[in-house]
Amino acid sequence: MKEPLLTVEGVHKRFSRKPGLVMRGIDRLSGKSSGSTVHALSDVTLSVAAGEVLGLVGESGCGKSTLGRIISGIYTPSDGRVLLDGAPVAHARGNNVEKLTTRVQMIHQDPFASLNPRMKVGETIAEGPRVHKLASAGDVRKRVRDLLQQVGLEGAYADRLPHQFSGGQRQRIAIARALAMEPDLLVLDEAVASLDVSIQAQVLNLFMELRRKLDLTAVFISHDLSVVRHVCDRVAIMYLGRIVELASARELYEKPQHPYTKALFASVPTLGTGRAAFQPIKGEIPSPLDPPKGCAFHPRCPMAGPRCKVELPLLKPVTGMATTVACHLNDGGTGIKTGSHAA
Ligand SMILES: Nc1ncnc2c1ncn2[C@@H]1O[C@H](COP(=O)(O)OP(=O)(O)OP(=O)(O)O)[C@@H](O)[C@H]1O
Repeated sequence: MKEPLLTVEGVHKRFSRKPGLVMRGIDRLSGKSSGSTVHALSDVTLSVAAGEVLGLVGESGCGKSTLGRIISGIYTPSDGRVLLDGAPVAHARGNNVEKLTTRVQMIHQDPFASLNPRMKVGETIAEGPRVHKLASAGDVRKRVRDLLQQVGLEGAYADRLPHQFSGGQRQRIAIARALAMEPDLLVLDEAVASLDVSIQAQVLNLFMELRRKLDLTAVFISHDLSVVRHVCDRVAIMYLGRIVELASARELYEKPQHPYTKALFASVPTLGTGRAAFQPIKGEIPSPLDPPKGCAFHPRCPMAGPRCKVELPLLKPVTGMATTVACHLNDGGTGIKTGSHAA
């Protein structure tokens, strides 16, 4: 395996909850006792090799976007570190984003919100290289036209405003803007989630084509396992701020290991495939203000045993596979054994 381009080591992210909503540990909304710290990410470790696309998948609120923003330098981790080619990524401090890394570019879900409505798309694409002095004015103009063509749009569209484009075209413009910075790493955060299914397929095909041509490295965030399948080499499944399974796309889709991953697959509608009917995952995602002890998935897990309630499972390799999984079923069973260090 190639040297990692991106290394995320033991990253935690905690947010303080707005004081008005919590009073002496009592949640005013639910009336339940809770902490005032949101544990958005806990001990996340992963790496991405140059030329690889890693998927981050999980239900809403599991920490995907927070991790994407930490990798992009937008958020600072509470603990742990993020390295690009072995060097720490510069993180924004307060409003000072000038030092923000340009080596990582993020593409967001809503291209309309992320494009300045009053700026011609050519200027939008040119802005980054101009501000960061990556090219001369003449070179930038030519590059804008080349980039528009690379994402399947006419060079002449550079003089149009964002509202003159469809959702899919706007996402192509967002991709061109990110590529204009010649980034080492792209972070795509639900980049096709707001598009119609047929347009999603076109944008995904474009991404695959650009990936091949430009040898792109990317972190691809999605809640949708069917989208990730065709795009990613490896996939990290996240639950309540932790990675619970990390596998090659092939192993994950052929032999998912974690009960949560299996539940995610079962919750995907499978029209016409002959697979069992779709079953939504039972129960609510627990609050990140007060995560359950032991395995955070145990309150919803059909396989949970006493050990799962008290002992946090760590990511460990599955025998005979490249997959790692954080589940006691992979590591001696879910019952508490005499001599176990669980307490
Ligand atoms: N700035 C913030 N302040 C406080 N809490 C936050 C902040 N950003 C995220 N969170 C919380 O951190 C947790 C993880 O959020 P995040 O947006 O990373 O999840 P996600 O998996 O990307 O979800 P979604 O798919 O809905 O965007 C959530 O409980 C969220 O409410």
